[in-house]
Amino acid sequence: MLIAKNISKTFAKTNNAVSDISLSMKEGKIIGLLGVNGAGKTTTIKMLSGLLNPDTGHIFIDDIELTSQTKYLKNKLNIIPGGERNLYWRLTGRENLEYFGSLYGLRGKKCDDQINEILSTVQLINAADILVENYSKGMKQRLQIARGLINDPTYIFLDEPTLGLDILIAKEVRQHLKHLAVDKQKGILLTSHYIREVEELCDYIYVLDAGNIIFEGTPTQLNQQLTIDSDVVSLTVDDTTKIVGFFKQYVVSENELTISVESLQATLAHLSSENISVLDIKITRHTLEDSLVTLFKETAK
Ligand SMILES: Nc1ncnc2c1ncn2[C@@H]1O[C@H](COP(=O)(O)OP(=O)(O)OP(=O)(O)O)[C@@H](O)[C@H]1O
Repeated sequence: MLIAKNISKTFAKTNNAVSDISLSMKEGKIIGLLGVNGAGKTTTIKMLSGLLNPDTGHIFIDDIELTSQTKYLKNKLNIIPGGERNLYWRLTGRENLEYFGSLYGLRGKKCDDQINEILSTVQLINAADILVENYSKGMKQRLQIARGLINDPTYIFLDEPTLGLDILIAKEVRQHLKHLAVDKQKGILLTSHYIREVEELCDYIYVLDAGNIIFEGTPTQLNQQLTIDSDVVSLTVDDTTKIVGFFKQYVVSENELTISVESLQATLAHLSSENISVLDIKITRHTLEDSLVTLFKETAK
């Protein structure tokens, strides 16, 4: 388990980029770190992955303090940047991994075996000996993931893993991340501005605002905690004239009746008793995005 306790970071000329936050990561789970631009997500990732020392607070991995920077800890962590940065385009995928492996002291047969296994995990084994400049965007992002796996880390940090990728490639990358958590038991922390991605992948989320955690919990808990309207049902009926008066509290327009989902059963019973036919039913569910917007608005008050 990775545990950060009361960590803070202040840069010269900025207020606290990260202010006394605590969070944890578990093997096999995907954690989402959300927040608007400048909320402190990247700074947090850099501290958790050992790239930046916190000004205050402590980070422990299996009860060992991260600042001790032992080889054991170095091999427990890796960070995967989004986009195409830090790959060598004039080398093949395999040569890239050999280079990054050498930075962790990997060489010889052990290195070859590890690289073959990782290339199979990210489904690049058949493209291993092609120059990276000839890779598609999705292949480059999968090579980034492979690079992040080279030291067989237990905890992986991803900053915007699907930024700029088309929907098919983004889906492919998400499937790889899920596979790494579920099948390979990696602990993953990702930042993303794509709320649907967070909803699909994350077991638990932390929401940052101006360096503070303003919410932590599951995506479902975020939806439940906020006092936003419940899901909404729109009923298309054959005759609204008979129902005006009965449903003052609901919105009626044209032949459409909009009600909250809790009142669906009572409403259908009433419509049936009035011999009003329901022609169509549409349910609009509140999304995590709605909840986050509400959360940011409430915090700004
Ligand atoms: N190296 C630095 N020097 C000075 N200020 C910095 C540095 N890195 C980050 N900051 C500041 O710290 C705050 C948090 O930045 P950070 O990059 O962590 O936010 P973020 O949530 O990742 O934002 P984004 O979504 O835009 O990437 C911002 O005010 C930023 O300007």
